[in-house]
Amino acid sequence: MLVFPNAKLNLGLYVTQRRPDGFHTLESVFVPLPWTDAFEMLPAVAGQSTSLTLTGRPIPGDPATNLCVRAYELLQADFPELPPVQLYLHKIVPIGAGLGGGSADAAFALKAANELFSLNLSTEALESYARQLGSDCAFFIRNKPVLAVEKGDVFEEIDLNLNGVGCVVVYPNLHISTAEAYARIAPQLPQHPLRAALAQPMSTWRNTISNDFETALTPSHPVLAEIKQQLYDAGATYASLSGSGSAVYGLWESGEPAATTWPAEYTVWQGML
Ligand SMILES: C[C@@](CO)(OP(=O)(O)O)[C@H](O)COP(=O)(O)OP(=O)(O)OC[C@H]1O[C@@H](n2ccc(N)nc2=O)[C@H](O)[C@@H]1O
Ligand SMILES: Nc1ncnc2c1ncn2[C@@H]1O[C@H](COP(=O)(O)OP(=O)(O)O)[C@@H](O)[C@H]1O
Repeated sequence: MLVFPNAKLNLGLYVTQRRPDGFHTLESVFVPLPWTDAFEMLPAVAGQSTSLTLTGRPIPGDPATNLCVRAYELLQADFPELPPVQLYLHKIVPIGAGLGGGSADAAFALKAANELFSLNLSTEALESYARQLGSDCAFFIRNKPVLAVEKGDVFEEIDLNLNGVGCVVVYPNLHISTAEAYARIAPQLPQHPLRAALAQPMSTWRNTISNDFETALTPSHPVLAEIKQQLYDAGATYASLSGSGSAVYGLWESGEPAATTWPAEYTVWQGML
């Protein structure tokens, strides 16, 4: 089974409290971004154990702990009849970018195993497995725009139509660790609650919707502010850091981005949401 795990964007991100377990509560709208990896799951040849073949962008860390392997092993713990599998991951989405690429691979591995081996797991059951793999991971099970609360793993419906919105995502080849980014934040409640701010025209978002990580990370990484300014100079209606960075995106409610030259070491994605 071949699937295409997509990235996500955070539209607004407020870190509201530090929890006793060291994690944080947040308020953010998660939106699917059609920038994808390619992931394949096949039953292994008889006598072979589970394997992962990686191509594309190098992924730091031991392949045995790759999130798509961990996702399959999590299911195997509850369904011992699941056979060894051959996994192939062609990595395209930048890593440590605030785009949730690893979480997407894990969630799509859960969904692929559910279909390939007819486990008949409900959406809720898949979300529950996903939560054990990462705070962002459960979002990719339903994979539609939601208001995320708690650890970013509990979702409320939101009426948000981004059809026809143009998007440019710029990754400045800078890996930011999510844990380190959280450590720089002083949690507080947002000035403008996100649901109400998003209900206003996109042209107002620049003044009402922000990302706490952007405020916390920009002093040590001024390149984030430079990219954001370039996106506004190219006519973006709204621009922001995604998640804990380092990818910065611009949205165009109508019209096209003005031609912009980015440094050769950057990775840039452009398309419609
Ligand atoms: C910041 C966000 C916003 O969408 O996205 P990314 O920038 O990673 O894409 C997420 O909260 C990232 O979720 P995810 O990347 O799944 O994080 P996890 O693997 O669960 O946790 C990594 C580390 O981040 C911190 N963490 C994560 C989530 C959370 N609600 N509070 C935290 O404090 C913890 O230090 C944890 O050890
Ligand atoms: N399939 C995977 N794709 C990307 N990263 C992975 C994967 N499996 C494990 N990881 C680990 O997860 C970390 C963060 O991954 P990622 O989801 O891309 O971060 P972010 O959400 O901040 O963009 C990386 O440092 C990497 O070592």
